[in-house]
Amino acid sequence: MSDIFDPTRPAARVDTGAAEAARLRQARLTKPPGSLGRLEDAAIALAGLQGRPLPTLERVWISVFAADHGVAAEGVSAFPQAVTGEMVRNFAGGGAAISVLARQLGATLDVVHLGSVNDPGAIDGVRRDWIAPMTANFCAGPAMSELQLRTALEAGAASVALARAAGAELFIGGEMGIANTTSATALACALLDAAPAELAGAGTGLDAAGIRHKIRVVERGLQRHAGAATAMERLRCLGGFEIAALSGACIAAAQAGLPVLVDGFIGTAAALAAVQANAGVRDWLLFSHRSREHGHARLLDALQARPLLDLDMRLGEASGAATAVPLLRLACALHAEMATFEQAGVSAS
Ligand SMILES: Cc1cc2ncn([C@H]3O[C@H](COP(=O)(O)O)[C@@H](O)[C@H]3O)c2cc1C
Ligand SMILES: O=C(O)c1cccnc1
Repeated sequence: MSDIFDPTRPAARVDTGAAEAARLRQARLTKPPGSLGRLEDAAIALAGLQGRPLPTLERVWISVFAADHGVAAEGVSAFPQAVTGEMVRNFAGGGAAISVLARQLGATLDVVHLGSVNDPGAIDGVRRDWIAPMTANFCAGPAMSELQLRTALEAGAASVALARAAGAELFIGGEMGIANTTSATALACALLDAAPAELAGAGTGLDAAGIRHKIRVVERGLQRHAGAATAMERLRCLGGFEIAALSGACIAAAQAGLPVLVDGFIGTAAALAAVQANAGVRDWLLFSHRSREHGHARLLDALQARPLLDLDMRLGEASGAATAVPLLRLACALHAEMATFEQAGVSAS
């Protein structure tokens, strides 16, 4: 594999032979065929992605990318921008939701700080991959320069390289960045050719007037960048460093043949940008949950994705994806450990 990250390089091929072997095994296990529903589908999908009939999920890697957004100056979040940098410290200190979930799963938590206005400086357990304190306000100009976009995409690819070196069997990407539901909404509108009123939601907790204001801000951004014609250009003009890192991670993981479990609204907007830029990436994406954020269902539809969970979560940080891991682990255990009709001496139909 080349060291230089090329987002256009095709994704790896899924091992259809391993998936077929897993499908045949499911049919022989001591249960009516199909009775474990989507747990069966999950095991079969993971077999194809991991290239072995008996997939496992012992080593799970979670990268959380943190960065601030210039569009926060428009007053589009219920929380102050300082929270982004404060949460970076909390991730490393073990007190954030994703810190708890990662510990419970025995997963690696890789915290990547790409830039924040309130800079906590060097922190143990945080990788600093500094781009700038924040993106530019997309109402005034492109959120990122070409170099910043490239650097952010590469930050995602670098996390995937670390995950692979650690022997990860599943990659999960998460994000932290005050105002990033506004950026993700703008990006999603551009990618889907949708109206902001269809996709904008409450984020951290805007009221109805706040959401109306957010819609107008997104409309201004879309007008400003109407000329952005490709997924990568839309990502550059409307996205964020952490969103681009998530897109880069999806692409790099797909190229390397590492399955990705996508999180919520922001993660799915990043994944859609990745798929529109490089169609084969879609094969490598599994979807964890349906976020409460208003526009998520529309993004999932566009990706023909049916997530495992619907728990009214709306946090981000990879929390929804982490919550789905135990289900996937159960799917793998059932698949590997259940007896076949033959082994158990149970009569088949
Ligand atoms: C304490 C705190 C922890 C968070 N962890 C994730 N988010 C989530 O909320 C933010 C997006 O919402 P909006 O666009 O409304 O600002 C992102 O940082 C996202 O990851 C958090 C938000 C807060 C306040
Ligand atoms: O679904 C998400 O990813 C989400 C929703 C609201 C706020 N932050 C993240």
